[in-house]
Amino acid sequence: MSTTTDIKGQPLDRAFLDGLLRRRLFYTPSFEIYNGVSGLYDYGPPGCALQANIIDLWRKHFILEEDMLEVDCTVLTPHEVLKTSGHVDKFADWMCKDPKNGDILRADHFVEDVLETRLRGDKEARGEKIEEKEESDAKKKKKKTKGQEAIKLDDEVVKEYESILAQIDNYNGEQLGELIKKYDLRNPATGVQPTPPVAFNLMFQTSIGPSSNLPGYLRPETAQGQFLNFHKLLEFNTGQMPFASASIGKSYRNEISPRAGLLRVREFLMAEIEHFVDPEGHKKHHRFGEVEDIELVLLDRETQLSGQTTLRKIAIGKAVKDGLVDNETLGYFLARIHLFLKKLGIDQSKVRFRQHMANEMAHYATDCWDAELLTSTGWVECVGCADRSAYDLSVHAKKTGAPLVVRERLETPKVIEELQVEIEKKKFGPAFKKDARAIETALLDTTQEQREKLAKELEENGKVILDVAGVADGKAEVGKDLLKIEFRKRTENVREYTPNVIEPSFGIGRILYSLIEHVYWSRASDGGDEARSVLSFPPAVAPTKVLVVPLSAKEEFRPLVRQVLQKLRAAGISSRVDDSSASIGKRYARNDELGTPFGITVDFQTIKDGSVTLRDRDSTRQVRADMDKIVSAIQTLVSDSKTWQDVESELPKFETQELEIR
Ligand SMILES: Nc1ncnc2c1ncn2[C@@H]1O[C@H](COP(=O)(O)OP(=O)(O)OP(=O)(O)O)[C@@H](O)[C@H]1O
Repeated sequence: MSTTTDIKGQPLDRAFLDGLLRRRLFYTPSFEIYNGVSGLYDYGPPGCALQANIIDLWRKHFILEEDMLEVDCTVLTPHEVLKTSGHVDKFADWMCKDPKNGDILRADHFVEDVLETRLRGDKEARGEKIEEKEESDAKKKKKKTKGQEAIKLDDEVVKEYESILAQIDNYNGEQLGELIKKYDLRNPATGVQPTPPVAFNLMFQTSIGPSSNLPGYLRPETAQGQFLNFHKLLEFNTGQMPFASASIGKSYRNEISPRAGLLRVREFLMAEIEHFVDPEGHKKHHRFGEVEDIELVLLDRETQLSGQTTLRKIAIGKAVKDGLVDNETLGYFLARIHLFLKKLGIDQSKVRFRQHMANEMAHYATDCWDAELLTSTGWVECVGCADRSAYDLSVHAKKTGAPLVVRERLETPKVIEELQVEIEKKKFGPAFKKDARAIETALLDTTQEQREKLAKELEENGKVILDVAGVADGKAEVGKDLLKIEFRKRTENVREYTPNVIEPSFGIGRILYSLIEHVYWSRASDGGDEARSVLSFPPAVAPTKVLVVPLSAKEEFRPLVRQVLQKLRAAGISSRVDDSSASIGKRYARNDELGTPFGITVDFQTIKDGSVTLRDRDSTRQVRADMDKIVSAIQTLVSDSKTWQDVESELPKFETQELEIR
């Protein structure tokens, strides 16, 4: 008989939850006895098991379901690769410095924090209710800006602030600097305005090998390894398109100000998919029909730019049809991400897909939607889903000459009439000597549009002048005697194209932490005892599936406990024994905190007839049956083929007088 009450819907006490997670060793700051390093965490046994189960589900949901090609590429990446991909020049956040105390601030977070503090002060001054989240944020970050507590703002200013906050990710460094000046934003710690933002590259630099002449980086994403192996993967896939590769591995980012525990760290596990698709034919997806009716909660670019955060629920089929989501493949993956998060136990009322604004998009992306999860720190991007177009494959192919393309034999050869460049080879070399190669390449690299202009120039002036990198003055003059640009016909038997890439990219640590917040609640006893925490992970995801508790420490219980454990092991179900002297209620409560969904009790009845009880974590209800029946019931619960209600209707209920909480 349960004597407990659920206390759900209470505001989450983040500090308390964080304490619990550290105490129960889900995760702990790395190098803590050396005072730790911010942004680095170690996972303990329940954290590792939870992470492994999330990854296992991810593998089944994506890699197995979609026949993806998994690769495991190196973390160490040579400079040249990341220079070509654009990361060396562009993978940066905006950073500013407090000239008084040397505080380093991430510019967008700084602007956001100060404006939010002012808005809160305004609400206080107007006597409006402060959201619990806002209040706990304020306490946590001690964000009261000097001299700005509870000051009423003009209505117009409130609107401006709200509009800035709605599109905070859209500002570049210069614009953030302007906002800091315009609104006189000051570091709450010193009351001083920070310096203008400068770009800070987030990659950890290193050198590979003893001679230090091969500079490199710890990869900031797993994607590049997948792109560089594209051609081999295409061959492995017998040339068939479309296909996807996938990779699970650590990535590293030297975050300016790591914060919020696992949500912004410097080393984290990523699971990334690169889906290679033919850009012709609107990036259709052959399984789109299976997901088109799935409704997603969307926050599109236009809404954010208008300063709003209104969400709308819309079927993905309609979102693609209306052009809100660019193409079927992108839409397909948004729906699959949604289904994955649902399976994981993410609270469906706390998920939204937010479209990136133009400035916010990574240098390689043409459209991007983030799956964001609502946590006690606000909405957090947990999965990015970007259309990277042909960017990465094109730049690597151009740099290395590797054929990162698809060649498809055409059933009917195509006759193409186009402007072709013909060079008078015999004269061209002697005329330009060492520059000949560069000038020829520049001419051959021209598009049809450029050739049209050049042909006209050649006709009118008897020569063309074109930009060529690396030659004197950066310009070359080529006369009519050396060059012809004319319409010619050619027959194409093979179509060659660079695939576009749709990339869903999952941060496993962020998902893991958000999930914990979503499944966390507490249970109070009727006697008014201290509330007990529960983590209601779905059985498939829970770190340990079963707690085995012998009711007594008597010798005769031991073989029975061993028998239960052996049966659970044989069924592939993870379990732990708690044979401590604590009351049975306490032992269950300790494991509710770890999210263990089921408990088996070996009691005096077991000695008589071999039956055991099975307890459900969330309802605390119990059934009783022989060991084999209980173990197979657990199997069906863990594989999600049955619910607790099904099990209760099939097996005899067990009413216990034992108090759950004592
Ligand atoms: N510092 C980090 N700590 C933990 N997870 C991260 C971090 N940076 C990125 N991720 C995870 O990797 C995923 C893909 O990375 P992506 O480059 O899209 O992130 P991002 O846009 O740089 O994130 P943010 O804007 O929050 O810095 C994110 O959705 C997130 O789950």
